[in-house]
Amino acid sequence: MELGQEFEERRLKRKRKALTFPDKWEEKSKHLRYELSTKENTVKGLAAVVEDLQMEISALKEAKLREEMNYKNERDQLKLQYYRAKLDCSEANIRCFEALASQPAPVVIVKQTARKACDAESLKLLQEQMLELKAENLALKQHVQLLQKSYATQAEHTSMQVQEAIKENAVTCSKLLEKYKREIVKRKALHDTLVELRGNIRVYLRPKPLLASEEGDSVFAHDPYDDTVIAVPSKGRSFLLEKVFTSKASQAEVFGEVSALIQSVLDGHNVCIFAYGQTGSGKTHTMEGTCEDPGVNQRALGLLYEQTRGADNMSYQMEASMMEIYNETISYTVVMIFFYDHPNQISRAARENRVTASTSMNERSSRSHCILCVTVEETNLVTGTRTKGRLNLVDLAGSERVSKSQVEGARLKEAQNINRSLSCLGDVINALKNHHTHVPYRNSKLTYLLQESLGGDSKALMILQASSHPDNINETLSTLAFGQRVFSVELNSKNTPSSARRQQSETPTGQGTSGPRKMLALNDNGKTPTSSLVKATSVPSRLNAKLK
Ligand SMILES: Nc1ncnc2c1ncn2[C@@H]1O[C@H](COP(=O)(O)OP(=O)(O)OP(=O)(O)O)[C@@H](O)[C@H]1O
Repeated sequence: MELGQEFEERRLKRKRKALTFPDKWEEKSKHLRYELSTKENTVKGLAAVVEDLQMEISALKEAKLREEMNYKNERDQLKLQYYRAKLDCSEANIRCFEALASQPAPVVIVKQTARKACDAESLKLLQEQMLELKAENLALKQHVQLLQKSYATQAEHTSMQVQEAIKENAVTCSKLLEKYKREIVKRKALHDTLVELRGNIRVYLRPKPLLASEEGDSVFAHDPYDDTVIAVPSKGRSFLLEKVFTSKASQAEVFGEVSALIQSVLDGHNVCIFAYGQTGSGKTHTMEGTCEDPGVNQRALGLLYEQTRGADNMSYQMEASMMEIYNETISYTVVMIFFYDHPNQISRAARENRVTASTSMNERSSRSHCILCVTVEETNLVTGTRTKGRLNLVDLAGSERVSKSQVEGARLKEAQNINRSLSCLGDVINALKNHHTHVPYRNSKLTYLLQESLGGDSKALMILQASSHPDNINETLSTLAFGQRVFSVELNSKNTPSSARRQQSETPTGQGTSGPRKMLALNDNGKTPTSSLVKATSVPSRLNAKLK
């Protein structure tokens, strides 16, 4: 009895500890964010000081320019005075000479004496004026020199001050930047731990770039040092996700971030990758891509193909089925059993058969949810151990605001069905998040088909697709809000259906298989045959009955 109690207490303690971890990280993360914002304010303050100093310098420069102009004016006026005085003198001389010249001849002695007296007088006057002018000139020169000197020292002093301030600023900025980077690394580590603690659901964002024909600026602001946050500055919102791609991210770059998940299918995990977003936001581009630049589907099949080909002592059976949910019915299903020849045929077949239509938002809009499901069963030929994993690649139909896309008739019905099933997906996620005892998987075909990938120990990745165009800002925000909600879901909640995917039976080779796998036969050497068999069938009746 006591032992049982002790055991129970320990279990509760462990549980409590596990529950407080995310809170702690969340708390620390919040604290770090607060610290970062304080630092950012300091940087802003310093930038304002630099701006002030720059303004002071330009004011000083202006004052200096004004003084120089004044000095020039004064000098020019002095010159003018000097030349005027000189002119006056010479005019007086001329008048003197003229007066002397007009006197009669006999009085030569008188004339000469008067002229001499006049000459001596004006010369004396001139000399005096000259001396005065020279003194004035000298004083002015000295004054100007003094002014120049003081300006130079003042300018030198100010520029030194500015340089020092700039240097100090640069040091502070680089220190802050270093600290910021360190904090980002720490925050990322905390964030990763949080993701681990939260469960196996990841949310990435891939913004669609503005096309050449689109006008305006992108609504997104990326943090160059942190690829887990995205801001929509015009709405004052920012979102924390697991990974934010830039709109320039290539198909290969996107696949690089999801390939590890796909590989875990070979370890027996159930993996579900789905593209979610407004119509025309690039879901099909990400999942299917083009023949020249394929998306996740084709690259995933290629990766599985590469990984399973020629593995020693292992045999692989792969099954792929393609399901399309159109207007709440599974309108088209291809079941393919393929081995090693043409895995790419699958995505091509899917692309060619998908229901598409033209809406005002997208010329070739996919009006159905498309699910490519690949199961991989690995048999260890030495031990006979089997592992089975399933990969669901889901290209969701695009959500749209009916009022904005202006669809009517059959297109309106399609849009309503799409929006309803996406809202059911939201309800399921909400129920999982809030640990409801009932999770409404059966409310739509989509959630019903995906229920195993949204529960238990499966790994799910949602690639949010969002337009960068200002016209779509409301849809972009609701996509991000949806993603943020998904990000906080614990997939391994006790209320989700138990997973049956990680099947590690000790059944010997060839035994214990059922259903379509019975059609598969191993070669003598234990490898699967190399021919490819692509079969289009209707929905298996058992599945159809369940779905109805
Ligand atoms: N990352 C990208 N780079 C360049 N072009 C892109 C990108 N993403 C999407 N596009 C282009 O935008 C258009 C719409 O994309 P797409 O059809 O993939 O959208 P969607 O979300 O699947 O739409 P719907 O839900 O209506 O089917 C296509 O012409 C596509 O080539």
